[in-house]
Amino acid sequence: MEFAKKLIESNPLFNAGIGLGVLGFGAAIFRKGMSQTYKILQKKYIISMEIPSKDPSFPWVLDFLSKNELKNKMLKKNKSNFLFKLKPLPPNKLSVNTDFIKRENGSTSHSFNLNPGIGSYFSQYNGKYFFVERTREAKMIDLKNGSPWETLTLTTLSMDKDIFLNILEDAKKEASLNETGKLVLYTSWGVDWKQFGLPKRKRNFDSVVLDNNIAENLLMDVKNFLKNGSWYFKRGIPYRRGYLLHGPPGSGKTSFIQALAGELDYNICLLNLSERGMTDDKLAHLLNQVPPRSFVLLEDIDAAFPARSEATENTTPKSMHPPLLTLSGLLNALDGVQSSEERIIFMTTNHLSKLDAALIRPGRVDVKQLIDNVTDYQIKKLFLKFFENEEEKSKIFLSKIKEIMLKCNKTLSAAQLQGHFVLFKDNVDEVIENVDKLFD
Ligand SMILES: Nc1ncnc2c1ncn2[C@@H]1O[C@H](COP(=O)(O)OP(=O)(O)OP(=O)(O)O)[C@@H](O)[C@H]1O
Repeated sequence: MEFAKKLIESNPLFNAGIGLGVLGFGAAIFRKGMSQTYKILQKKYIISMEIPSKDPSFPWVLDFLSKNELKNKMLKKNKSNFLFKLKPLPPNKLSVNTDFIKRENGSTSHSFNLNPGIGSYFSQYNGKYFFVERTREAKMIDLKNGSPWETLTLTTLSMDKDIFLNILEDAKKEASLNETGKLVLYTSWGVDWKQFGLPKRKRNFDSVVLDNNIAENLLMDVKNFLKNGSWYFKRGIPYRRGYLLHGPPGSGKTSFIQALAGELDYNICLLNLSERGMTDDKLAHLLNQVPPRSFVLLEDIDAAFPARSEATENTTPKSMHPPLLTLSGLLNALDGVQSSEERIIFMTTNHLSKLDAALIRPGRVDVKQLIDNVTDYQIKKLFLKFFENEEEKSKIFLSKIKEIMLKCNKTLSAAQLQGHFVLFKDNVDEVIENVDKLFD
């Protein structure tokens, strides 16, 4: 024993080996300790939130991350508390999102918004540090909108998941600010709704001139419907209302629906029933998924069922045709919505008589309103919208138009009038002198 001890002490190689062994052992223990600590921390104190790209909050949070970097810089200058600070590591991975902004004069300008690209970043929100990771699946695309499948993961040291809810709320608030005063149009994309272009400036409700009180009555009807949710629920009546605006082309049906949506702070889901690939199932799905505060607009409803009769529909074996939208499918979709949210559907047509009686029966269409060619009232009002304070000239214009209309037994659409006013917008006298051109 004594001999072995002496041998070890006198042999430097042995000594170094033992030293290294102890060090290695220590390192292994340390590593294990660290990984255990990390596991405990992860289990107890690290929380993360995944936001898949198909979730509506994905673009909001992404935008919030980039926009608040700027806001932070400004706030920091004022020595205030910062909200969200983005420190990209490395700062060379960005993605672009281009916005087009319509100016007052009608021209369009663009702005490039730089978002955090694929990669990892550190961020701060209300003084808390976050690890942000944006990843993209190389081989997967979202079939609904054709974009690559992505995930945004936010990780932080905390036991309070409310912090994520706060971020989501703030991001949504910021996104809503961008939409304030604007109308969002959605179109169908597969079985989902997708925003169509950027939010548009709302059309002023008064800019669409309908005959006496039609616009006001329709507005009141929708407001009344929206106020009476509990009345419908108490009586077990489906909380929905259908409107059919019918009349000649260019009388303002679509413009009015857009102005009405703007007035009520609603958006519009535009559905083209004649679209290729529209089937009964797809339509039913879409009508069950309407984004909140949105009107559904079915334009030119008569065109969706050209020469398609119930007879052929029911006798043709299904296997011989690709699945299509059928009239009974449309009726079922209109009836079958089980939703606690209100649902407002607008339909438009130039040919009321072509519509199937079942489609426009009460419950499916509750209000039918003719939007016709212009009356005297509209002619005068539209004239004064284009040429303010020209009361006298509006009377002359009206009497001239009426004379020609009587002589040739014709009527005019508001769109025709608008075209005439735009053509001679710089000279009100030319508008009157050239009135007969309106009927060419
Ligand atoms: N009553 C109106 N008041 C103001 N502008 C109108 C009116 N009617 C039509 N217009 C103008 O005419 C154009 C076409 O109108 P709109 O598309 O709303 O007509 P529509 O009745 O929906 O036509 P269609 O039946 O062909 O779809 C728009 O630019 C709109 O500004």
